[in-house]
Amino acid sequence: MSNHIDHLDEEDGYIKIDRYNEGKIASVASHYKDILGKLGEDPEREGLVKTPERVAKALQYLTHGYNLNPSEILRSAMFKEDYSQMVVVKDIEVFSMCEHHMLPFFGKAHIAYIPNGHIVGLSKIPRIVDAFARRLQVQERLTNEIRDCIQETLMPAGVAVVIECKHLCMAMRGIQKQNSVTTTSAFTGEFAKDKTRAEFLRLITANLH
Ligand SMILES: Nc1nc2c(ncn2[C@@H]2O[C@H](COP(=O)(O)OP(=O)(O)OP(=O)(O)O)[C@@H](O)[C@H]2O)c(=O)[nH]1
Ligand SMILES: [Zn+2]
Repeated sequence: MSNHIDHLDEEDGYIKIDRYNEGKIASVASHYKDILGKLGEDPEREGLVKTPERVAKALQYLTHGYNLNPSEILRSAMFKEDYSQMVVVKDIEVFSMCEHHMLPFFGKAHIAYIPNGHIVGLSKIPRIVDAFARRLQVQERLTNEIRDCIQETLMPAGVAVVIECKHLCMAMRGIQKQNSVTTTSAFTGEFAKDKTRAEFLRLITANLH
């Protein structure tokens, strides 16, 4: 059994990367073996023998955000800069899991801030989206957590977050609406002003490239 979480940037020394906890993986896997039996499957058949362990590892990966410190991620790349226009990072892929059904919700986040003495390394914005999204979430809390983290750490003149997602719990089961998209938003500071907010919304809907 590999004891590393795949696809994580281990050279980022400032982020505490949790290794697969073999005890935890074994324990979660044993529950999944039981669940497979309860679903009417044969957990010993060839295709399923390793499934409980795969599921346990996948779940640990899908919730690895609990081990990340989003403020620390932002703080690690803050630079003094005399730039006070809106910075917009749009179309950031989001993959999360709803805390009600543990089914995926996924879509895009669009984030802006207006610097107030400091800018932040651009990649850190999608990194904090992931740090909060890779947990059990509701879309509203995810939206607010990203806003609050940027506001409290970078202290900009304002933050705007818009997230649009499809929820598989509404598509594959339950109400079974395959095309509905949920949009959430959160704003601080300058984005409370209609003009600034309208400019942000124009930029995220414009096709500039
Ligand atoms: N507000 C919010 N609700 C969510 C999110 N993800 C899932 N849900 C909803 O959580 C609710 C849980 O409602 P319950 O009535 O307890 O669960 P349920 O019986 O499985 O509900 P149905 O999905 O309507 O079948 C559902 O309405 C889901 O659509 C989210 O990110 N935000
Ligand atoms: Zn759900």
